[in-house]
Amino acid sequence: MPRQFFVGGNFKMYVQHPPATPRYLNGLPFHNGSPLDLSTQDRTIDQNYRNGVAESITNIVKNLNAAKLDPNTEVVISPPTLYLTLTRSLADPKIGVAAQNVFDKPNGAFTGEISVEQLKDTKIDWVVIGHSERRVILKETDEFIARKVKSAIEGGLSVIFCIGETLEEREGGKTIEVVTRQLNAAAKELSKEQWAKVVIAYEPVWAIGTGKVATTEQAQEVHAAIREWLGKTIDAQAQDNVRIIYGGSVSEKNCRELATQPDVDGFLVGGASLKPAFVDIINARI
Ligand SMILES: O=C[C@H](O)COP(=O)(O)O
Repeated sequence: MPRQFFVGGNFKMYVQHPPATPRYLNGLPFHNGSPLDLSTQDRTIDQNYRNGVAESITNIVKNLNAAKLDPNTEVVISPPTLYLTLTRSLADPKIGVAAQNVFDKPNGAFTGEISVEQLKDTKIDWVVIGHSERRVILKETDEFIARKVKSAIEGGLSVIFCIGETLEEREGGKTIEVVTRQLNAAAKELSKEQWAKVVIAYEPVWAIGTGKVATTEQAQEVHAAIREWLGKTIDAQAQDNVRIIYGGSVSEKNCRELATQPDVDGFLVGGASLKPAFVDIINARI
C-alpha cells in the first residue's frame, strides 16, 4: 500500500506570522545557532503580538477547517503547549494536533515539563521530538531524544522524529553519518513494531528558517539513505511503511517539486504553516 502523504505544521514559538529573518533568544535575534545583526530584525513580530496569540491561532485553525484539503493527506498541526487544548477543541477531528515537546519521565517533580499522560489526557495524539532547535539551542542529546521517543510511543502517542545535519556537518561530508547516528540512538530504544508510530522528519539545520531549501536531489538522496537504513536496521516492513518527510524552508513555491521525489512522503513546515499558503503545501500532490 502506498504511504499516505503527511504534512505537519510546526508553529514553533511564533506569535503569528514569523519574522522574515531571525527568531529570538534572550531578546536577541537568533538564527540556527548564531546571533544575528540587530539591523535585520523584523519588527512585525511586535505588531503581531498585539493581535493576540490565541486569536491568531484561532484564525489559522478556522482557515484550515474551512479549506479544501487533499483527503489523502494526513495533516497534523503543532501549536505552542499553552494552545494545545484550544487548537484541539477548534480543529476539525480529521486534523491531528501535536505537542512540540514531551518529557521522558511519566510523573513527578519536573518543573516546566509535560508528560505523555498529560498530553493523552487532553486528547493530543502526536508529539514532535528531536527538533534541531531543541538539539542545538537546548542541547538535547541523541540518547535523551531517543528515550523521549520511546516514552511517547509506549504511552500511546505518535511521534514526528526530527533528524538532520548542520551546515558544517554537510560541508564536511558527514550528512549520512549524522542522520545514521541520530537514527541508531532511537533504534536502541524502540522495538521493530514501534516504528509504525514514527514519522521521520529529515530537516537539514542549514535549511530551517533560512529560505535555503535543499534541492530535490539533496532531499531525495538523504531520504533514500534513511529508507535503506530502515531496511537494514529495522526490517522490510519499516522500510516500506515508515514515512520520511522533509523540513526546511518548505513553501508553496517549492513543495510540488519536492513532493515528486519517491522517498519524500510529505513535509514538516515551520514558518509557512502560519500562512494561508499552508493549504497549498498540504495539497502539493493534487
Ligand atoms: O519544524 C519545521 C522546520 O524547522 C522547518 O521550519 P521552516 O519551514 O520555517 O524552515
